[in-house]
Amino acid sequence: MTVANESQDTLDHDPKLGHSTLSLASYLLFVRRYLVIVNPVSGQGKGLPTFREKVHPILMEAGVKVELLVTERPGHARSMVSSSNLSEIDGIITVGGDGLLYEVVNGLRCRDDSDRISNIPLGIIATGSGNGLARSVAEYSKEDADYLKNPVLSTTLAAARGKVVPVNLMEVELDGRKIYSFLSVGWGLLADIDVESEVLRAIGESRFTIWSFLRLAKLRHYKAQLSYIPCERVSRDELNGTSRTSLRERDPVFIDGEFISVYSTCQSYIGSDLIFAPKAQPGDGLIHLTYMTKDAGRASATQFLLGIDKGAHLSVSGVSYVTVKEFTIRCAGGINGTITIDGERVTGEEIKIKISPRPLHVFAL
Ligand SMILES: Nc1ncnc2c1ncn2[C@@H]1O[C@H](COP(=O)(O)OP(=O)(O)OP(=O)(O)O)[C@@H](O)[C@H]1O
Repeated sequence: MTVANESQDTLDHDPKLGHSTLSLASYLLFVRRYLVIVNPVSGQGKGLPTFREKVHPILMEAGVKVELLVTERPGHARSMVSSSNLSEIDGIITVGGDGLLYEVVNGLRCRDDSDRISNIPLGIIATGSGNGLARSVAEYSKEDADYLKNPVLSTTLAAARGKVVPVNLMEVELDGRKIYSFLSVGWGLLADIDVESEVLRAIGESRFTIWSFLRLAKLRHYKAQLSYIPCERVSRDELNGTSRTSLRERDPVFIDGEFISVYSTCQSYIGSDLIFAPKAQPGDGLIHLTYMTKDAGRASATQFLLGIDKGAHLSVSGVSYVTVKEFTIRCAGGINGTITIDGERVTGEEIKIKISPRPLHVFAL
């Protein structure tokens, strides 16, 4: 692996050991090694200085040895993670946004030894423009307020501390290909806006607002079959004072129709400020699916878009919201309109999404 070794002797500073009198042998037993992958162009392009000035000093204090990879191009992180020897690595930290983590997750899951290696703890130092998973994880661990004050510090402390939570992951089958998604799978209105507004990237976040108005003015409908298996978490009994829950499936639903939007997530936040599924819980095994058919009309589509930043979109009339175990979108000859998986554009005739039986393990405070 062509990574720079940023390790440093931290014996005198290791808070886990508390003092510097332990033998080197016992110190080595405790030391953790993290592969840190920095996307230097994420967000405002400050990933590398942020890592060096704010992240690395805290990791060193915590006794973490760092192997550093600074990406040089799209796909670099994925190819390194899918082919490198990770047997000495105790965690992988991304310094960037959801796009960088998407590469790492898919790189890990396509390895021959993925059964063993994909349990490796993942950390996200939020320096991207899209940080949906970092924000969701902060919310799951009730660290929202600290995260909002200082996302880099909050996510770095989580990685340094080393405690992990299981986090939902979706397995997507797209015309026989397998892709992993930890955030969202969308088709139609929202996905169109996300991808098409790229041409206005230079103007920042307001590109979404401008493109939303354009798309609402010329509302499109796309034909397809949507099928899903509704599923909900129900409480079972009280055992030893611990309340237990289990998943209850219902009969499958099939809709052959024209859709304005189908959008799903398995986290609470799909972007730094976009709360799409307020009830999502870490590792709850549920996909939060929304859809609007043609009958919903422009007024509902507008309310839907306006409501997302407050989580009010789910109760808009004409918007169907259901928690599911899996769902499929199918259209012979190819699904029209944009499909996105964690913001990445894909095309195909059939896309099937289900919760992976193997969740991610993400550092959380
Ligand atoms: N060195 C690089 N140069 C150009 N692109 C890169 C580089 N490293 C990674 N990428 C790509 O940059 C994309 C965005 O990365 P990331 O999610 O870290 O940042 P972001 O600012 O949140 O992203 P976005 O531009 O999607 O808002 C990813 O798809 C990744 O493949």
